[in-house]
Amino acid sequence: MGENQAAPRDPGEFILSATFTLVPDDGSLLSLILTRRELLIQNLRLDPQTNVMCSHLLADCVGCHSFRGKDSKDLGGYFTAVFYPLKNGMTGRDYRQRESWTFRTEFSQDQDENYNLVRSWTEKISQMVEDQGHPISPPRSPRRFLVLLNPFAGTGKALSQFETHVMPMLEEMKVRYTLLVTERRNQAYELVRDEDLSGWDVIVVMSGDGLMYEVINGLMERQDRNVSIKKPLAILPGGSGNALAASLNHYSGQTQVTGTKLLNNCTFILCKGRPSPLDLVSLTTSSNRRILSFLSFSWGLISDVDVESEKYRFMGSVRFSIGTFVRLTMLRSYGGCLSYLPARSSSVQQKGTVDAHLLSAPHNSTNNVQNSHTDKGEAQILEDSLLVPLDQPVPSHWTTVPENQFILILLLYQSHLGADLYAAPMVSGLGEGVIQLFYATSSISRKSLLKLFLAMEKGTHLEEPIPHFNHVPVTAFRIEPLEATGIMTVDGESIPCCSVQGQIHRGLGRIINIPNESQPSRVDTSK
Ligand SMILES: Nc1ncnc2c1ncn2[C@@H]1O[C@H](COP(=O)(O)OP(=O)(O)OP(=O)(O)O)[C@@H](O)[C@H]1O
Repeated sequence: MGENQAAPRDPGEFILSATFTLVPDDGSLLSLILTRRELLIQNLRLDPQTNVMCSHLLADCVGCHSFRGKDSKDLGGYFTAVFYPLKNGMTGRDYRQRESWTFRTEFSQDQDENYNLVRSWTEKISQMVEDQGHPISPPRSPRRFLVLLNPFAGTGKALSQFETHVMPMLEEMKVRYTLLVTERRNQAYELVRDEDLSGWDVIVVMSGDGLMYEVINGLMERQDRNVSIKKPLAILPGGSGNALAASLNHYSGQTQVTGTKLLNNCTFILCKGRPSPLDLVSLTTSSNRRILSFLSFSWGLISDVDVESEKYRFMGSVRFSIGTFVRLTMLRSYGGCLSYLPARSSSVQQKGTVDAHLLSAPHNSTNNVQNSHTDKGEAQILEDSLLVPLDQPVPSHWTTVPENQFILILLLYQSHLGADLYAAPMVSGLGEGVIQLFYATSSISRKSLLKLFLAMEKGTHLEEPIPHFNHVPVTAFRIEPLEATGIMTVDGESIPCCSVQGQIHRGLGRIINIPNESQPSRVDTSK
């Protein structure tokens, strides 16, 4: 019981106190004290000198319930409380681990009295837990999740991990959910585009970043896109990259972890978090496609690695390291023109909380691109106020990079590019309204690139300048390849190489998040 020792409390803080035994019975007699913030447990049978009081934070509690003994001769009243506190793993990194406590009382010879006592405990604990958390919907109203799961994502274990790691927490939280296991590419895209989503409070994606890309772009294809794009989303890592999941884990103040540890942390965020503004980048291509992106756009080395390492998918996130080493031995450079709007220049436009983006059609600005070629005409359009059409030169206050041979161009709007790729340490939370542009020109050496990728795991790659590697915060960009060579990726999904431009839309979407209390929080003012 021993690691989270509590300092003595003022009895004035006590809401409930009573003695219980532990289930299964190990001979201990426990004093339980409930305060507004914690459940305190002390074993009264141990030496009071060495016998410390343990604190269990109610913010870490995902559920509790009371029950009677299985057999009618058992007069005891029972209750179970489940916590997911942060604990130190073998690697020295903290992650959330399940702790379930069951207590029994038989203070009376009347079974009902014993049961009523434990019921009053679970009711009070539940109330205090609600006060600690960030409920998605009004307190105590049932939450309904639609879970979209790609069984082939990553190493192919998403479904079994959902059953072992996610389902127990959802059930403890009494969340109602429907699990839809995708059978093919684009199924999730079509579902969110076409179906009535009003029965769901949150759309949960358990996969890599590719399935979230489908969901966001499906929402943007709907007639009611101005409402549907605000549908709260959530991510559970089931893929090999899991960049969005790793970023949210980071924003909530947790240490960088991968695999099922990251899954536990993200399930906790799903259960206890609240909808927060998610920046989306609207991309327009010369082939007249309009795409919404929540994570990254890339051309050159990083997208080559992403796509070429698909064949090592069974290895999980190691595939990116292997792919990087392979590509470093056969470096390619790509010719093109890179222009951008530095973040400073558009800070006036970016001030405030959440930008208004969706205007009612018709609107006569040349920068308004109809959301898609399948658009039914009367719905809303997403205005890209920072962009001019791709067939016109970029505005004169933009910057154009003098070099035109690149090894990599990366635009990233979250902190992580993969579960162990902390590529943008300057991003500390959601909704900052900035795109982080990184580019390496063809003069960069292999040694510098290797150093760059090795340092990226810890996010230390920007601590010292790397020749020919640049970082600029921007709000809009344009890439015009000299020839259509190489792979371009949006959120890790490949698109044909062509001219592309994009701009950030601050807080256009929403995602479930637990803001790090040490960071200034951004209030989601949108409905
Ligand atoms: N049942 C399915 N069968 C085949 N492809 C699917 C299925 N469900 C989804 N997809 C597609 O598979 C692609 C890869 O999915 P996703 O990116 O989520 O996983 P991943 O590639 O393993 O993860 P990561 O992007 O983190 O590396 C996506 O384009 C998605 O649309």
